[in-house]
Amino acid sequence: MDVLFSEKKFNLDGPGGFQRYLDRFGGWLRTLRRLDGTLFELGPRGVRPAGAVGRNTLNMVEDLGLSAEVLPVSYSHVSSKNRYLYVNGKLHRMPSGISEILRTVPPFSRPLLFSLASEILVKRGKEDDESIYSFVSRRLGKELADIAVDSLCRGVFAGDCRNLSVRSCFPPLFNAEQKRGSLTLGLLLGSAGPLAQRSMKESWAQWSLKRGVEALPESLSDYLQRSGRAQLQKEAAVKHIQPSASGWKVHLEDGVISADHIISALPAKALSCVLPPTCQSLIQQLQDISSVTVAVVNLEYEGSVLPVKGFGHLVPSSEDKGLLGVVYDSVPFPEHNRPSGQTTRLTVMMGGAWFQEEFGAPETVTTEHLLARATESVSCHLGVTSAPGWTHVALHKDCIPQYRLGHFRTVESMRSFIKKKNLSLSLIGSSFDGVSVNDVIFSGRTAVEDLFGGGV
Ligand SMILES: Cc1cc2nc3c(=O)[nH]c(=O)nc-3n(C[C@H](O)[C@H](O)[C@H](O)COP(=O)(O)OP(=O)(O)OC[C@H]3O[C@@H](n4cnc5c(N)ncnc54)[C@H](O)[C@@H]3O)c2cc1C
Ligand SMILES: C=Cc1c2[nH]c(c1C)Cc1[nH]c(c(CCC(=O)O)c1C)Cc1[nH]c(c(C)c1CCC(=O)O)Cc1[nH]c(c(C)c1C=C)C2
Repeated sequence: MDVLFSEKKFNLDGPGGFQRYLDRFGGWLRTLRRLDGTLFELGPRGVRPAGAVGRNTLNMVEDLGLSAEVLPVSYSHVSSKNRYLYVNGKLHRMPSGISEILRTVPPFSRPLLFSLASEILVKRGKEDDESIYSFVSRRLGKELADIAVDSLCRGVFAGDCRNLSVRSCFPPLFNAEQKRGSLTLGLLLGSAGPLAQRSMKESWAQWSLKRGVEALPESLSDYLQRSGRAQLQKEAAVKHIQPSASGWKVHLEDGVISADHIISALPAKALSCVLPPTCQSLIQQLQDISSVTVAVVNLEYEGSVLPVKGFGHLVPSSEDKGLLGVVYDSVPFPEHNRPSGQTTRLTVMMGGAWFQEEFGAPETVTTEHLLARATESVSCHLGVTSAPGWTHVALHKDCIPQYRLGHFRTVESMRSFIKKKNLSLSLIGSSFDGVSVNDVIFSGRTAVEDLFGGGV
């Protein structure tokens, strides 16, 4: 067994577990590269090319000279067509396509078309925000909310749809109801460079890179270093920041940096710990943005062990609270498999909003326990009887922020505090305007454009 940390119990330090990873750039984008050429993703494993935010990332990939490194997965690929739900002890393919929404497809008790047709008659909600669960059960029925939407929120936010905000987690859904189908401006904007155009022409559903997703922050930092226009500091935890006549003094463990403006990509809690006491109301609001912990277990099996082909399967909380889902990594990205011989790579994700309830405090959970739970689930859900030949267990403390009801108001209020107090501070990163890789890259670009104007 290969474990990320040598201790049996995880020893987590600091918000976001950041101290452990300060020797590298990339945050949760982390690829484990084994000497024999096999790759395992510990964080995101695929990026979506769609929309303005997706095109923006592809433009950056192209600017970094990574176009030839891209591993695209098209919509016609089996991993895009097949996603599964594990319900009542069985795998069910999620319905897609016209014929499947016309029929009753288990685990659902009536054709999805019924839900979609009756949705048209549902009146617009009156609240300025609503939980995802309430929104979907009101418009599409309780069954869809309990099974499909519960699972979807676990597979994106590792969160509970009963507590997550529809307005902040799925803005297009909320806006569609408010504006009767009008597309948000952001989805229409965003120019497409040659790589983004290729992604549209070839109908990519997601992409990765030959050297894994972490090749993106690696190339970005190499590019910035080579350009000579940026100074990058690794192993330099920000301890606190203080307003100064010209902007800020940023205090590190072993030095101080002067800054006229700070674009902070720190997780909300980490930022709240370094702000000066004069920002008390901002500190309080940052602390209100909670995050969940996810255990990520990578498994490698000899041979082709999967009974089905697809992206993976999700497990609704009614089936198993602690087990969020299993990604069948070998299917979308066989290029990352061991070059010699047939193997199957899987990733089991556990915990999220249910971590404490199911596993106890992250500090006390053992790698053995997480590994046993993951391998038992693979054997029970997928009928894999052999033991994995290689395993890796990682505990990502506070890795996915939870946009709870009213999140939009908190973010608005933080930005208006910053404006009112004339603070030269921009808030970017996953705590505020979207958790996907595309969202956080786009939020950085938007902040820079706000400072220097468009065309950056
Ligand atoms: C298991 C998992 C799977 C995911 N899968 C996908 C996916 O398939 N597709 C997708 O689009 N997204 C996915 N995501 C989401 C996405 O990866 C993250 O939301 C995104 O990477 C967050 O980026 P960030 O830069 O905002 O934050 P982070 O990655 O958290 O980066 C914050 C950085 O700040 C540093 N830091 C913290 N405090 C300090 C301090 N005081 N001083 C200096 N540095 C500090 C940290 O060390 C870290 O490097 C996944 C996330 C996880 C955890
Ligand atoms: C089981 C847990 C998780 C899996 N992935 C994530 C978690 C918490 C994290 C994650 N997955 C996606 C995103 C980005 C969303 C975006 O806007 O691009 C994040 C933060 C992508 C994603 N994964 C699934 C869906 C439906 C999406 C949304 C975008 C898309 O349609 O591609 C489903 C899914 N995730 C996991 C599994 C096992 C699974 C389904 C079979 C793992």
